[in-house]
Amino acid sequence: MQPILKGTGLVKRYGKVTALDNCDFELMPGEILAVIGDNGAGKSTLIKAVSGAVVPDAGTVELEGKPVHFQSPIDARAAGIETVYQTLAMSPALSIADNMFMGREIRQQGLMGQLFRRLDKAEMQRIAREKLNDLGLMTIQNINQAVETLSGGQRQGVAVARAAAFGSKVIILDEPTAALGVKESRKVLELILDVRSRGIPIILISHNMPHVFELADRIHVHRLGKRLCVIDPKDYTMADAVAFMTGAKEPTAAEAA
Ligand SMILES: Nc1ncnc2c1ncn2[C@@H]1O[C@H](COP(=O)(O)OP(=O)(O)OP(=O)(O)O)[C@@H](O)[C@H]1O
Repeated sequence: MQPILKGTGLVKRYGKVTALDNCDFELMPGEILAVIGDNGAGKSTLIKAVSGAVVPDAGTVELEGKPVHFQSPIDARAAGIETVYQTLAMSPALSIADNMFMGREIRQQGLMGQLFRRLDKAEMQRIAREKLNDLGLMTIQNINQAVETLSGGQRQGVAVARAAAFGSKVIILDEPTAALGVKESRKVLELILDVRSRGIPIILISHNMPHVFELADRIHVHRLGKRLCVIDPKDYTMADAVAFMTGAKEPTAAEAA
């Protein structure tokens, strides 16, 4: 099977720091791939390199087997890759619907839209309601409600729903449950599984081992700027994963990436 998203020999340096050191990466169709690693291992830099937020100094990125050269996250979004960052890029004072369509507003048909750039609010609200409904997020009663009135979990839900609504090929989630309580985390985890059941592959960066082991089909272990190994959570314990991450344990030749 061909990876949907693939990075080969990725390098990214920040001055003297090598954040990505000849790193390989593969996301397979339909899977949840967790990316784990110690602080500063280069996980964020890796996902930024495959989603246009940083341009690698060397290496190649392929989407569905074709080379891509994203110069910005906008390029990656246009290609169907959506990223939800730890710091949610949302405007608290705007409504759920407005936030979902931020940067890709729908204009009215005809002259009003083309000439006066008038927004088609009704259509955006309809689609927002439909998307949230699809993902079982209709506990959010009023899509015209300002995002600042939502709980942390609901906000994260809207961010994931937005990614799922527009990320036709790949969704990247950076620590989606980091700031959430137990109940809210649970909802977001269910939402992630729901997105996968729609066939959209997900890259999940997380420090939360129970969440990683619950959700991931495969785990990419990142250490010192590169992929150390990829493990199947069914064959390893959380302690094994942490040992790989921290360097307490080295992969065998068969396990190594
Ligand atoms: N914009 C930047 N400028 C300078 N150095 C950077 C920049 N971004 C990342 N780095 C450095 O690159 C290395 C990898 O950072 P990165 O954020 O990718 O790690 P991470 O694995 O995501 O860490 P964490 O789990 O703490 O978020 C670190 O040493 C970091 O200080």
